[in-house]
Amino acid sequence: MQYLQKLKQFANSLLNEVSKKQETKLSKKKEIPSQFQIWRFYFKFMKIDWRGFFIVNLNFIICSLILAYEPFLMIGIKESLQEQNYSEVKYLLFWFVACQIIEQILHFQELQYYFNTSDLARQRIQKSILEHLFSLDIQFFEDNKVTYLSNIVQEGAEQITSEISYGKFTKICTQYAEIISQLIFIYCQSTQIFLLISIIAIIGAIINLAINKKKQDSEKKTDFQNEYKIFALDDIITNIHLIKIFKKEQNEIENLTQIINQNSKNQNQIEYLKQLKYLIRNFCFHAMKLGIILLLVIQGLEESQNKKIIVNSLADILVYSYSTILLSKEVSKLIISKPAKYYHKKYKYIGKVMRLFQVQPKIKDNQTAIQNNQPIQYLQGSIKFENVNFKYPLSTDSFFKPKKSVNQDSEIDSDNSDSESSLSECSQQINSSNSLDGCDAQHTQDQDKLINEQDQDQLQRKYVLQNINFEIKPGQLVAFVGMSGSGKSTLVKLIERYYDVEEGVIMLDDKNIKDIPLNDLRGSIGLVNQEPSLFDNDIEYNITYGCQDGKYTQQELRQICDVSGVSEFVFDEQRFPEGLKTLVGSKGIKLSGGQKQRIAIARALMKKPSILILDEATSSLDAQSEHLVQKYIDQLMGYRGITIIVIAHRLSTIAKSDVIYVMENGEIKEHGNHSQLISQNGVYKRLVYHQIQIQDS
Ligand SMILES: Nc1ncnc2c1ncn2[C@@H]1O[C@H](COP(=O)(O)OP(=O)(O)OP(=O)(O)O)[C@@H](O)[C@H]1O
Repeated sequence: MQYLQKLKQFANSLLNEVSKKQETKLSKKKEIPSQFQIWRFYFKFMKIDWRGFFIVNLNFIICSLILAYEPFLMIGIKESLQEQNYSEVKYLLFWFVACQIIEQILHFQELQYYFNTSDLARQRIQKSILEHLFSLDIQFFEDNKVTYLSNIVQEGAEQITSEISYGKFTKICTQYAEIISQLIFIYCQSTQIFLLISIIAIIGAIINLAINKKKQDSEKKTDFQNEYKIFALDDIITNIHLIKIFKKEQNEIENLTQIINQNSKNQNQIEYLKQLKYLIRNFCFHAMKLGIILLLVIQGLEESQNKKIIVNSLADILVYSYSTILLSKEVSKLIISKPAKYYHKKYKYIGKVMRLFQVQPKIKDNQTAIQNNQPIQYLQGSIKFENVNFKYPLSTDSFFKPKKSVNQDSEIDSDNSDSESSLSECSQQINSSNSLDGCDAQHTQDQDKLINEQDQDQLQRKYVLQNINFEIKPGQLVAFVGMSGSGKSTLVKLIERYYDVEEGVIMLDDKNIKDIPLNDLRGSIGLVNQEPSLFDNDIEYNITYGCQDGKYTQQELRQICDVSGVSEFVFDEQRFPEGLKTLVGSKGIKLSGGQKQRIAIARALMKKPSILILDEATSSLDAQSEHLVQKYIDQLMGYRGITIIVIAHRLSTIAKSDVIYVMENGEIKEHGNHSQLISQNGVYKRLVYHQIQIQDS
């Protein structure tokens, strides 16, 4: 019996293993879409310009018919000349000129359409990608690098546009038609020359195919390395202050140089293969030329009556044989471009765009919320947590995250996946002797192991919040305090629905937050966090960004600047001569931490929220400014009944709160007002005692 059970377990684990491996293989394939998949994707998500599509393709067909007909017109002219039939010559010449004119007009029209439609298509694709990207959850942006995503938007749109050129398919058909018509023409002249050209073209195409395969492998490696390069550069430039303060410039330059050098080895190989292809093409051409001349001489000697025709056609044959060789390149390209073999650079981003569209937001309006969706209605501001337990979900939609090494024994923690460690792992892999062959092969093995690991990880993950129960009434000032990492900011993220709880319920105005339209929910909450982010624009833009409808009066703006402490520095003509129009620089680099926080507070107030969350928002303010903000908060509470949640380490900030919740290891340990908590002689009192001790010392 036991033996049978063991056997069943073993069979199950084997089945799991196989299905997971299949999933991995499928997901790898998904990155390299076929032409058919690209078109299907385009039909599904983008709008096709049927008029442009029809005109471009019709032009191609007419042009290819003209091209196929031209050699026969030329033969006709030549024969009529020989027969001295001048009226026929005139007639044929008229058609020849007409063909040339029609061809030029159609080409011109096609070019015009190409520019207009490709530009429009690019804009449309970019807009669709952005719309989809903005609909995704915050977790997706926490798991993926900004540089990488902006690359997908830009490069993806560009590459899809070039791949979905309306005349692409007809163009390929035209090329085939050209090759076939030329071969027919040559065949009509001489079967032997036709055979010679065909054999050399086929051999050339096969060699070309082999070289292209090798070239694509190198390009694949280069793509892989380029991604590391983007990450490395991104990480280094973002942390430039850190690098300078630790005097690591030289180390970083060396690291980067190593990555770039590795890349140049592959680039050289690609260049070498390109040259080789060119050499082979040239060799084939010369071999054909030589072969044709030899055949002509031999045939000329053997068949004197055919000699004239063949010799007269020599120039045509040479011209067409050359273009046939050039076109054989296109044929080989087409053979190589089988869907499964696509991994050319231009397909890389298309695959990523398609994968991006497969990622769907998990946090969205449910059916009840959709029915409730009316123009934004502000909430009253009561908040209730009932038996909430929460752990962060594992990321599954990471696009290019250099994975955690499977050999690493360290405990699985979200902090481990940070960019610095990942980057160093990658550069270590790149620098290792196996280089990217090893990196690539290991990537596949790692993926299999990672799928198993991720399942385990999610089960083993610790709860960040446990058994959270509390109720905040509208207009209350409530504070959350506790040691670093106790889960205070996580709690705020849950109120904003950046993450959804799976155990327990969060109620706002007695409604489950999952039933409130996201627009209403987020539109009613003002958030100021520890690291305020500002747009690279002027101060006024940054403050009024919070304005829901974009409408505000200068008086209103001035009032908010006064109460948030912005007026204190922004209207100082010596330091800020341009006042509210002062540019703040990238991420507000031209402002002090305190100034940035005051702007962020003003921005949140401009939103006229029902719930204001200050997550360490006043940590960079001096005591006087903090007092000023506090005064405004008191005013605001009385005036609009706004609910305020404050998270602060500096306990003096929260002493006046109606209720203080004390958190430890993801649990609420105590609650009450300041004096109640002091009398409890528990965690809060210890925290206050520690702070007083630190201040005294
Ligand atoms: N996006 C995330 N993914 C996974 N884990 C996270 C994420 N954000 C935070 N954590 C983890 O959740 C725990 C609680 O973090 P949180 O930021 O809520 O603490 P906190 O009490 O606000 O700390 P602090 O006072 O230092 O800001 C920490 O262990 C942290 O590592």
